[in-house]
Parts: sequence; structure tokens; C-alpha cells
Amino acid sequence: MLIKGYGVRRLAVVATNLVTAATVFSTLALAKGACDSPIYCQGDLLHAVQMAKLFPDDKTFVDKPTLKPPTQVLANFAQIGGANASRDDLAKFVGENFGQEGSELKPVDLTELDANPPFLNNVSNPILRAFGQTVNGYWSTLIREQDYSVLCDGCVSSMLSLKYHFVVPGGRFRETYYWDTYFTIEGMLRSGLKDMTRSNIRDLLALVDFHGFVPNGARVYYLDRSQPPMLTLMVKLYYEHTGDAAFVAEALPLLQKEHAYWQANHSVNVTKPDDSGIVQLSRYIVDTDQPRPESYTTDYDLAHNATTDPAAQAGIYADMATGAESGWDYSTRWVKNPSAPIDRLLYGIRTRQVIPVELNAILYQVENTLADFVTIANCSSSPTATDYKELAQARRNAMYAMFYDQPSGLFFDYFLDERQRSTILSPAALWPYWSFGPEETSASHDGGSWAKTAFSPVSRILGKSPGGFPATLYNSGQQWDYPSVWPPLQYVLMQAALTTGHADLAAQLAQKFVESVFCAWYNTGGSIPGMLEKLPNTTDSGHMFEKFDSTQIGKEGGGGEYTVQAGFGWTNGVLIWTLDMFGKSLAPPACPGTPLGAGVATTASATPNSGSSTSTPPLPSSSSPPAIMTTSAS
Ligand SMILES: OC[C@H]1O[C@H](O[C@H]2O[C@H](CO)[C@@H](O)[C@H](O)[C@H]2O)[C@H](O)[C@@H](O)[C@@H]1O
Repeated sequence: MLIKGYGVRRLAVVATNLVTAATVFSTLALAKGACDSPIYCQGDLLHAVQMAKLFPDDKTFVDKPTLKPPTQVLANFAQIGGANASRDDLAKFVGENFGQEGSELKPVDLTELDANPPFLNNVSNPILRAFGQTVNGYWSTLIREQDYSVLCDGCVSSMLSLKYHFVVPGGRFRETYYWDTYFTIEGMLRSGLKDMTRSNIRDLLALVDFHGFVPNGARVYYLDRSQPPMLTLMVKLYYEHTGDAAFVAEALPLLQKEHAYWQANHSVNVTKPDDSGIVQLSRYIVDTDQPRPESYTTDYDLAHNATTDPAAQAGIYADMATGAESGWDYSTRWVKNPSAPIDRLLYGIRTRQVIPVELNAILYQVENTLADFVTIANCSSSPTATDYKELAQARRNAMYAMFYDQPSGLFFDYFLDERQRSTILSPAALWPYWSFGPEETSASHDGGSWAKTAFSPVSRILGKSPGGFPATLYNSGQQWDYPSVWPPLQYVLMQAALTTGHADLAAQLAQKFVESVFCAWYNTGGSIPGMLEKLPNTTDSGHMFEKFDSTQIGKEGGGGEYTVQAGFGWTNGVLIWTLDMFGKSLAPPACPGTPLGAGVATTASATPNSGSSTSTPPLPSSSSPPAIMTTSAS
């Protein structure tokens, strides 16, 4: 927690004071919340303010710094009646005791930013090149540092103290997020922001040092969970762009510490389907019995509508937090009945019972990368490079045993409670093809028959999806389902397609992604001086959305518990990466219903600029694409 007048090392003392305050002022016993704070994580004050619904978005309150020291804030809360305070008194109390959310952050001077970075030379189309240059300029709106001076002495903010500069996603996401940062720095590194990237990685490493893991985001209310563990892969990206072996050596002990945390806290032993033995894999799992503070009423209402049993309600809180840890909050991947009515879909949430494909694919990459880093750092490490290679190999074998569906060549999640694989198709089913690498995927398993089958549904679904590849085929109303198109998932699919020699498919994914991002920006007032006029009737100046809609080109995504956000870190990062990789042969963007409408663009026959495999196996002739499954609103 960011506390005026306290260094990071003194926070434990402050936390203890807050716990003392909690026991004085709260009638609730201390629960298993994200942290002990009686303001930001659990207790009567949080419950009363959030349930009063003072703000449309629950995250607003927990992002507000205090205007008084916490003991004073808690005393003022007690004075208005505590848990029994009226809504009007609560509104006045919040106004008098809390400041503006985000006020403890300030912009950073980006002297390092290259206004004409080399990736622009890889973009042939003039409009896309100019768009790339515009997006390159957006980093200044997203890179931030903390400003302690705005807080009064002894006042607190829910921000975790960070020493360096960091990138935020944008909109309501005012703090750095764990897995977002991987996709964001793919762009930052190409914009010349190498020192800034190293700073951001150092902040994440410091979180591992202090907390033992990287929290979901840099807020105290995220301290009960992490996110897809991609820190080692961030250091790998940085190393590939800089050759900075000294930084690899600096980071290695903390990367090893983070890996050990995941092994100790997220491993699960599971019996193979044919009962021939036990394998170890990893799952997301959060130990809490409280609503997520930033989505308090969503979780509270869900749990209380679903059941009156307190133990079952606690289970729902834990599964919701676990869903947030996965980064896919929320998706039919995590529920018992994906066809359940929309308003009851999450009654069946069971995230802790799912062994997810992509988490294991990520950890496989992490283990191989750690092996390489031990060699690069040239240190006597325990575990050794060989140990990490063996872990990766064992994980790969376990993934084939538990996830691999031989007829389709796809990898599906495994349900611990049902002892069977999921059938839900999502980009996660292809993630191992990126992680395993070209040699591995072609040499092993089925003599390469994967090539004939695995990418065929991707190709068919993409053919029917103008705006990009959806998260799943279930139209559930949740944001990590149909028809949401998420930039990180387009990136993974492009990488998987490139890795396995499906260059044409990768290029189609690239064309659709770039078109979606560009047209959504253009439709919301984006313009390029001397080249592209702002559309009439637009008042804004172009939004970079966090997600898009697979059914239409240039439409932002929706669904889930908050309104779609703009900014946006991973969109900008993946856009710049895609332009760099595919920009030489991307067709001009065609945005329906605008002067750049259909007819201007030609069908993409793009090839990657670099880094793809050499041969493209023919795709099988397509049958009808899998149907879109609809969950009904009842
Ligand atoms: O406030 C609701 C949830 O919001 C976050 O999740 C979404 O935004 C993140 C930042 O871009 C992204 O990492 C995540 O994949 C999105 O689903 C947050 O991470 C959740 O913990 C939070 O409950």
C-alpha cells in the first residue's frame, strides 16, 4: 500500500496498525480477504460503502486515496453509525474522507520515445504506417509514476508502492497489470522504450521480492491472487531486443522465486484418464471467502442470489477470484453449464476445478526459458538448467496426457471434478503450439497429423468472423466469450500459426486484427493530418479499445461487469507488434460504412515480414464452422 511517509519496508508495521483498527471498528471477524485493510479489502466500511452503490463502478471507491489517516477515517465511519449508516451519510463520508481516484499518479517525460521507430519501415500501406506512428505516440498517455506528494501525512492509497515507471492499461485500469504488461511491452520495445520496459519489469520483480509473487495488479485488493505468470517471458523479450545479459542475471533469482511460488501454490496432482499413473500440472487457485473488493456487489449479489449456504457463498467468492487470476474474467470455460441462462451462468462457476491449458503452456515456456537464463547468466543455480528442462519435459508429457485430443489435434482444459476434458474451443486450445515450438510440434505426436486438423477450425471460424477470432463460441454475455476479440488472444493465435508454419492463417489473423483496431479508432474520431479526415459526427479523437467484436469490423467489444475501456496497453502493444511482423503485405484497411469502405481493400494474401516458418501445410477443405452457442436470458 502506498502510504505517505512510509517506505516499502515499513508497510508491515502499517498493516498491523490497520488490523488493530479493524478489530476495534469492525463487528466482523477478520476474514480471508485480499489483504487486512479495513478500508480496501474487507470489513464493515467496505461492505457498507460498496453495497450503497455510490458509484456505477465498484472499482471507483477502492481506488480512492484517503484524505485522512486510516484511524481517523475509521473513527469517522463509526461516528455516522458504521454498518448502519444511511446512504446519504455514506456519500457525505466518502466525499469528506476520500480523494480523487488516480490522483497519486503522474505522467512521465518520455525522452526515450522514438517518434519514427524502425518498425514503421516494415509497414507498406501509408495509412497503416501513419496509424502506427500515431499509436506510437500514445505511450505518453499510459506510462506513469507514483506521486507521493499529493497524499497528506499518514494518508493511504490502495496502490502498491512502485519505485520505477510503469505502464497502465488505461481507463478504469489505473495501475499496472501483470499479464497485460507482456503484450504491452511487445509494442514498447519496438517504440524504442527499452529503459522504460526495464523499469516496468524491475517494478514487477520488486513485487516478487516483497510479496513472493506478482499480484494481479498493483493494488492491495489484488494481493490474494496473481495473473498468467509471464514475467520470465517479459525478461526474455527484453533480452531479445537488447542482448542485456547482465539484466538476465539480475532478474534470475527473482524469476526463480516466482516459479517456485507457482510450483508450491498452484500445482495439482491428477490421475491420468487411463489410470496409468499420476501427473503434475498447474491451475489457478485463490484462497478467499470474500467478494473481490473492486467488484464487491457483483460477487456479493451473485453469491447471495445463487445460494443461502455461507460455505457455498464463500466457494463462489473463491472461484470468482480464481477466474480473475486467470485473466479470463469471466468465461464459459470456468462454469459447469455453459448453456445456462445468462443471469444464472456464474451460479455454476468452478474455476478451481479446471486445469487450464494456457497456464501450463505458459509455465512450459517459463521453465525452458529459465533453463536458458541459467546458462546465459552463467551462474551456479539451484535448480540447474537441467532441472528446469526436466520440469518442462514432464509438464509437456502431462499436457499431452491430460489435454490433447488426438482427433482434433487441439488441447482442451481438464475438469478435476468430472475427470474429463472440456469441449470448449478457444484460443487456449492452440496455445501449446506457440509454446512447444516448431521442432517439437512437428516431430512428436501423431507423426504431425496435428497440422492437418488443429488449425482447420481456426480457419473456418475466422472465415465467418470479420472482426477477428472470438474468445469462445458461447454467446454468454461474459466478456471472455463470443463475440469478444481480445488482443492478447489474437497475438497467441498468430504466434501459434507462425510457429507451426501456417503463415497464411497468421496473415489473415493479422489483417483482421489490424482492421478491427484501426476501424474502431477511425469510427470514434481518429484522423491523420493531411491523409485521413475525421469522420463527420464524431466528437472524440479515436479510441484504442481493450477488446473488439468478432461480428463486425471496427466495433468495440462488450459484456461482463464493466463498460468497455479505452487506452489501451495491450491493444497498442499487439497492434505495433502485428504491424512490425506483417506490415509489408497488409492490405489497406477497409472500414464498412465509411469512405474507407469495402472495395478499397483487397483480400489479404499477406506473409509475415520475418520470423515465420517456411512451409504452409494446406488446410483441409472446410465443412461448416462450429455453431455459435447461445445462452438464453430468462
Ligand atoms: O474489475 C474487474 C476485473 O478487471 C480486471 O480484469 C480485466 O482487465 C485486466 C486489465 O486489462 C485484464 O488483465 C483482465 O484480463 C481483464 O479481464 C482485473 O484483472 C480483475 O482482477 C478484476 O476483477
